[in-house]
Order: sequence, then C-alpha cells, then structure tokens
Amino acid sequence: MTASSAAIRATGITAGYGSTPAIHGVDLRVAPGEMAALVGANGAGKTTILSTIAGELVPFEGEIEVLGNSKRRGLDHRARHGLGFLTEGRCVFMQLTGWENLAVGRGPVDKALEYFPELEPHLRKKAGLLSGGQQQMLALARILAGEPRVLLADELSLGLAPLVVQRLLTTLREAADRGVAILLVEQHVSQALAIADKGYVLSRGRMVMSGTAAELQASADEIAGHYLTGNL
Ligand SMILES: Nc1ncnc2c1ncn2[C@@H]1O[C@H](COP(=O)(O)OP(=O)(O)OP(=O)(O)O)[C@@H](O)[C@H]1O
Repeated sequence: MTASSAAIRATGITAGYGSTPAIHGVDLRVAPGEMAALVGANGAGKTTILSTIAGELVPFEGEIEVLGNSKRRGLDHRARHGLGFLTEGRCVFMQLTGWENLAVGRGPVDKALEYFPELEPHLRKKAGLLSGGQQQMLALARILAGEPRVLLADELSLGLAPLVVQRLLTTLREAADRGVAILLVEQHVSQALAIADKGYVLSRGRMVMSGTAAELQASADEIAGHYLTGNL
C-alpha cells in the first residue's frame, strides 16, 4: 500500500495523558474499503489510539494522516471531513426519542433507517427506554447516514447479545465493502478477526503483533499470551 492510498495512516505515534504516554511508537494503516481490528487487554491503549486518530488527543510524537490530511486537526474538523467515531459506551441522547437521535446526525433519518429498519417501530420512544442493542444500532445508523469515509468504532459490542453483535459487525463489514475504512476496537478477538481484513494486537501501549486476519487467527495462542501478560 502506498502512503497516499491509506485512509488512516499513523506513524510512530506516542500519546497519552498529561505527560504520561499510554501508547508508544504505534504504526497503523487502514486503506479505503479495509476493516482492521485492534485488540488487546484492558488498559492496553486501544481507546488512546482511536482518540489520537480522531483528533481528541494530540500525540506527543509521530504523525497522523486521515484521508490525506496530516495537519493536526481536532475531532470537530475531522468529523466534518469524513470521519465517524463511535465512542465507547452508548453514543445516544437518552432523553431524546429514537427519531430525534437520528435527526441530529449528519445524514437524513430515512438513510439511517436503511441500515437498521428494525428500529422503525421504536422511533417514538426515548432512547433511554430502548435496549442496549437498539441504542447501539441507533448510534451506528446515525453515523453511517452521514456517509463517513473513515469509521472508528470502540467496543461497540460491550454488554450486547451475540446475535446483536453479529448484526452490528455485519453492518460494519458492509460499510467497508462499500469503501469505508474501518478501525474496530473489539474484545471479542475471534469474532473481530472473522470479519476483519487484518488486525493489530496491542499490549501495554505497544503494537506487538499485526497481520492479515487469517495470520492472526492462526496465532490465537500467541494473542492470548499477550492478553495475559498485558493484564499483569
Ligand atoms: N483520561 C485519562 N487520564 C489518564 N490516564 C488515562 C486516561 N484514559 C486512559 N488512561 C490510561 O491510559 C492507558 C490506556 O488506556 P486505554 O483506555 O487507551 O486502554 P484500552 O485498551 O482502551 O482499555 P479498555 O479496554 O479498558 O477500554 C491506561 O493505563 C489508562 O489507565
């Protein structure tokens, strides 16, 4: 892949909080139409990587290029120029109805419903009354309706039933197949690698493995080892 063909290009990124780095010298590339899974133990630094790519955190060192733009830009700027960010937790306004949640997005409500038509009967309810899976579909539908070209998704499966997780991941895969570059942080390693094109394994802030999804699937024991040592 040439540098310019990457939708996300992170090179030598060191970033963290205050003066303390949480990630060290991280390199990562995601091309248009590619889905990359980022996995690792709790506290490994996965969210820190997404926040840095999104422009929420300014790296101490290294370069981030998103859709060809390597200037340091904040999340609001990147979001206006093709970046969608599904952050950890439920990205919905609990006091607004389902419909209102979709209406505040960058794209039309009708378009959002094309991704998750099963939401339609629930749109008059407040989002806080919907199930966790419906809330996550609402959040993803709102982001996809804005037609992002890069999508960062942080643990979208947290606390959800396997069938719902599969539904959400399949929708992400379809978005990648339409050309969106997707970086997915996921605790369910095997499920993520089953649907992704490639993967990165992070341990204690450092990238310790990377490869195609098939290569990493064949190295499940090694990945598990990084989870165990990463948790010590
Ligand atoms: N706002 C913050 N202020 C200070 N330290 C933080 C902050 N957020 C995260 N950290 C620290 O940075 C390190 C990496 O955290 P991060 O949330 O990126 O990991 P993660 O891999 O996403 O973990 P999890 O799976 O638990 O969400 C951890 O040591 C964490 O305690």
